[in-house]
Amino acid sequence: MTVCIALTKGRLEKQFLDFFHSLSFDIEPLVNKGRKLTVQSGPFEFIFAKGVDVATYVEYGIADLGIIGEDILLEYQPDVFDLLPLPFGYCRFALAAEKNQQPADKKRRIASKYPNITTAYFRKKGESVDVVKLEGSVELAPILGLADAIVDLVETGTTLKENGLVIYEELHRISARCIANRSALKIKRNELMPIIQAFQSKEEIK
Ligand SMILES: Nc1ncnc2c1ncn2[C@@H]1O[C@H](COP(=O)(O)OP(=O)(O)OP(=O)(O)O)[C@@H](O)[C@H]1O
Ligand SMILES: O=P(O)(O)OC[C@H]1O[C@H](OP(=O)(O)OP(=O)(O)O)[C@H](O)[C@@H]1O
Repeated sequence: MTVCIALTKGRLEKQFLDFFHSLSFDIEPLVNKGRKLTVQSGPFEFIFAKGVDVATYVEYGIADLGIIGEDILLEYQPDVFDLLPLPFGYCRFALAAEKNQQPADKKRRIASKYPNITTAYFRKKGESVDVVKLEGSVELAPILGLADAIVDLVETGTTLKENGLVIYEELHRISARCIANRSALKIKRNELMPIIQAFQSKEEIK
């Protein structure tokens, strides 16, 4: 039986291929896939999608396994089995704003690609804020006066620094994760277990 693995396109794709290669799996068909969105490689079928869609393909059982950022799981809470952390895709959520921000005398407006994570974070702190959803370049929001602060992913800190923003608080540290369709874990157990065990053999979180 073929095992279908959904991969998040973009930054996680390259890191997954290096990881998969380090486990001695053949990645040649994946490296040379051109613009194809599905690739057959030995017993695997790979599909390439945006992170949130990886969760959807796994939830609906089109893909058996998915490689996805933990940010997507926290934000969208898809109905999938969260199997294990993977040793790449390391970054962290942070609350950031312009340097020397004065304490707010009115309700703050916070911009983020992750409105649910942002809302939950401020609820826990007991601060009532307005959350504005953006799709990217979130660092623009405080610079242009759309928001007082942002909740976003930070890896090297370069984007914040080059846009004059600083971290006020760190939220979660995250990594890539391997998720599975709940039924596939039972029905395709024999096919999935060796892959999961191979992934686990390299599992280490920074
Ligand atoms: N700066 C970063 N450093 C490390 N990992 C990151 C960073 N930004 C995002 N990630 C992780 O990589 C995953 C994919 O991010 P990526 O930016 O490639 O796709 P995206 O968020 O869908 O953006 P785009 O719309 O540009 O495709 C995210 O879900 C997150 O887990
Ligand atoms: O700390 P750094 O290493 O600078 O990385 C952080 C940046 O990377 C991500 O953006 P991405 O590149 O995905 O672009 P986007 O703003 O369009 O989402 C994230 O949203 C930050 O903007």
